Amino acid sequence: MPAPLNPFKKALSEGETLFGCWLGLANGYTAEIMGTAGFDWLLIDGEHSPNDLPTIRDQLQVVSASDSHPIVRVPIGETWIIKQVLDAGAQTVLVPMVESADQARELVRACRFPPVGDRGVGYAMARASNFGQTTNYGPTADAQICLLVQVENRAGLAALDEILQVEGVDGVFIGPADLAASLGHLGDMMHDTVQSTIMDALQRISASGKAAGILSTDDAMTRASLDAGARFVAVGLDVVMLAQAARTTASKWRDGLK
Ligand SMILES: O=C(O)C(=O)C[C@H](O)[C@@H](O)CO
Repeated sequence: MPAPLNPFKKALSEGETLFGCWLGLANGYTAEIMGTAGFDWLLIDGEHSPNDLPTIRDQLQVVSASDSHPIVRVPIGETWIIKQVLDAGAQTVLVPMVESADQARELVRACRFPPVGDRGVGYAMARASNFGQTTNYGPTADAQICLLVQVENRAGLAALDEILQVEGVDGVFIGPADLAASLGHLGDMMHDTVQSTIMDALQRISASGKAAGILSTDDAMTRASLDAGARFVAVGLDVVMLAQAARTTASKWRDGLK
């Protein structure tokens, strides 16, 4: 029995555009609710949300049971954490702050078993192999791993062309908030300079044949990103959705009675 097909990786390779949502509430219960929404993918955020490996595992379990594909963003691009989330069953990994082709090549190796990579072999007792039931997991796993790297600062932009040449990187995600900060526009990702830089980067990624990704909650920016070639696009964040809905409802009645 081979490693399970990665439908997200397959869809990207077939040129589909996939819409997703960020999960920052860091628990399985709300992740299960988000799994009913109908997004193509859900991003379990290990970088800017209070997640640890057990909460990431819980969310992988419930999202995997939904029609949405789970993507795990690791807090940093290091072998030890990539190994752990892959063993926990993640097949698509997003790595922040990638700044060079050498770093990208190290990340590819971290996602692959020897001899081509250096991912540790412990899947016999891991969720990734369905606890050993996927008898041929080892030799078939690499092909189903989707590695997405984030370019989100000046250094990454300067190395983008070289990063795009790294075999094993399936997609490049532009982090708009960090990129804005790196360009000197902290908190203002809608600044003209930031927007033009984002769209140029998305076009370059798309032209390379790799999948381009972005996060945007601004409709005009989302449409511009799609026009620039973005094909995995996060269009919402669970934390923001909850906070905005709660504040709106409270204000509607509290302020409405004044
Ligand atoms: O730089 C960015 O923007 C991202 O990488 C996405 C953010 O980290 C996400 O937490 C939304 O703010």
